[in-house]
Amino acid sequence: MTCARNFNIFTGHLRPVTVFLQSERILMAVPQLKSFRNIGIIAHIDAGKTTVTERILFYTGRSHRMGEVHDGTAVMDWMEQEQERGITITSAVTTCQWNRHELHLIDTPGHVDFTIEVERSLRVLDGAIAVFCGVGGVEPQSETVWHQADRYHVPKIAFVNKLDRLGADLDQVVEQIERKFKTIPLVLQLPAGRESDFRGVVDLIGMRQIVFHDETLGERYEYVDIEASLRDRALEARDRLVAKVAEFDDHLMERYLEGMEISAADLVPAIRKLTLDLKAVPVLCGSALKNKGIQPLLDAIVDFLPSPLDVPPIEGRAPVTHAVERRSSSETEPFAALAFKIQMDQGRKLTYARIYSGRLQVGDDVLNVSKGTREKVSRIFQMHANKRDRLEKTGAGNIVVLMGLKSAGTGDSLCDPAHPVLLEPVNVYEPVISIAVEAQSRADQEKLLDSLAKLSEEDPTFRFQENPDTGQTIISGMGELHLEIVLTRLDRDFNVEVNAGKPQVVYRETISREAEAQAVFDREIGGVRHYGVVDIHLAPRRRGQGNTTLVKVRDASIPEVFFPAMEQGVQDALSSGPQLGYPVVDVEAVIFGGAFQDGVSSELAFRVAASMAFKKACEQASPTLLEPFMAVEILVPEEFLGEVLGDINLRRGRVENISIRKAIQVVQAVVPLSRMFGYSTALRSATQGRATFTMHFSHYDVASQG
Ligand SMILES: Nc1nc2c(ncn2[C@@H]2O[C@H](COP(=O)(O)OP(=O)(O)OP(=O)(O)O)[C@@H](O)[C@H]2O)c(=O)[nH]1
Repeated sequence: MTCARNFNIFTGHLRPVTVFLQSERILMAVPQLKSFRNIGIIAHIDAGKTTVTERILFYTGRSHRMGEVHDGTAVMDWMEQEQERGITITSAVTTCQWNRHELHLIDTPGHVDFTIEVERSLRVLDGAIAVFCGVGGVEPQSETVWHQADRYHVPKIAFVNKLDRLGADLDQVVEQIERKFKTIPLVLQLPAGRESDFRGVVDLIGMRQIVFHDETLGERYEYVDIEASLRDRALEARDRLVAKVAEFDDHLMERYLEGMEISAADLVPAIRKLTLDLKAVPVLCGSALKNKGIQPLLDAIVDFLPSPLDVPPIEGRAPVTHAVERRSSSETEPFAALAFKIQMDQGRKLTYARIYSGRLQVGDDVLNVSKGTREKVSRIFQMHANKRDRLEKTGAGNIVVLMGLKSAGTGDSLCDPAHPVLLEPVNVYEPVISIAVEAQSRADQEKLLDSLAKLSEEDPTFRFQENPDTGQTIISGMGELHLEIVLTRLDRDFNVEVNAGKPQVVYRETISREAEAQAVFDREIGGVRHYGVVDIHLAPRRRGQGNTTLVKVRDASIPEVFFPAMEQGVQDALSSGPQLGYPVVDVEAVIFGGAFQDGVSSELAFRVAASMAFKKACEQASPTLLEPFMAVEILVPEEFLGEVLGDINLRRGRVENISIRKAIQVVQAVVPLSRMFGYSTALRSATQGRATFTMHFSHYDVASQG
């Protein structure tokens, strides 16, 4: 075997460099915490996340056959509907080894209807690979997921994929990353050749070219001298890279200015630091479909993305004292984990959990702090898409699946019962679209409700509710595709046949002016008198600002012990508005007075009085209905532009921008969701199938007429 090895500068591990053969991999090394990488793959739909992940699984030896999205064999897209539709619906978790590092990878969906999957993955991940299409560049959903990652302070590597495609342009994507994300892209590679001539990449850190052997599906690759035609460009690009990195490192800057050699050993730790500090983003490139550029991406995950030891301790609150508690990634700390995903598997509940601290063994009791329940862990699994390996024990830094936790839900904190801590839950999005469904037979009605309950347990953005007036069941979700998938699952996974109505948008309610009201609750319940009076002032807040509730009772007319009950009363009222029972948003509520009587006032009385006062004030504050608006981006050839713009107008949309990307016009518009139902069919027929569009939720605004 002709395999030379060199030293991985950052990790201190040996790594093969000349020709890499699968048989050499060390798969069974016991992982140390510093060698863990909990990484998500995020992107716009169709950028190639699943294709990248499938290559990762193949090259790391996790799967022995390369799966493809287009023929429905991708390991990570294991759901039947994912394989049929060629899209990722649910995030899949898998584990693989690279260079003695253990990678826990989550492949997330790109479609906006499944944003919750991205949100909950980012909540528990330490780093992310953002995949971009070399032609489409930074598309709207790429921006959404990038900002989601920023919100959780997740360091990122950018991978510009599809460089084999006509019109692919690395420089353009890098420029967009810099402009749209206001970050510093550190270009670590140059493409060798472009479009159909794309041959491999030039590694600017090691100043060598990487050639991938097609006959081994890219599994074998070698480092060669940079070809003559690329040498000058590579020297210039490396100089730019070194200058950028040196700006943040005085020692490097000194050496750079003195014209001294800056080696890979100098650059790698400096780039790692900038990445972990969220100051810069390493950019790599390739073509996953053509099997080029994936192994250097794996090296970059190891070199530049954080281990659990590199991220700050997780913060939570002690349940009783509310004191801030910090848990660092160590097995010697008490056990703390976050349940970030629930999956029902043949009636059994699988709880996906990120373990932040401590150890866990099969048979251990854990406290679900969010639910106040104590349950025994009956099994622990390391996941590989929908397959799993049993573990006897696990610990800090790992992402595993637990069985036996019947009460666990998405976002619940799981802890050592002796050391409870409540971690920040997962952000959940409110559904924007709903449809009425009814079981085709009476006998199936109960089964329908039972199945919907299971589906909503798995997916917190899916809700259902029985309408007592019509007897129908209303299901709500994030978009047409989301609900379409739910209907198919009802039929296939749960054997319930339903009739479904037309999609309706989910409205919100708000107020347009200030108002005050007083409510008195004075009633005898079970022989006991309950008395409370609440004065409330409501004021509208700016759109999208959310609600605030404040108790500012002057002259101590109500004792402080009743404040939480009054706040709860306002929360109750906010969940169902006075107009049509939709949630109320963007309202400031201030409880400024009321009355109390010793001996007869109770929490119940104040809770109900606050709720009644809120509703009364709301009715006097010009209540208004809000509807969801979507940000729509349409890519359309010039000759169909007029038609597309006219149609947007008819849909009461507002065109915000028109720009040119290569030969295509890019229209950005804001359109009420209610007018976007069935848009893909309409656009296809109006443009002979030559236009495409994406949309994501933008904001709620006053409902348009007509
Ligand atoms: N030409 C070319 N096509 C690619 C490349 N990578 C992926 N594709 C194709 O692009 C399509 C989308 O790829 P996926 O891997 O499913 O993309 P994704 O980002 O996972 O998509 P979702 O999971 O549905 O969001 C598939 O048809 C792939 O075969 C590439 O490097 N070059």
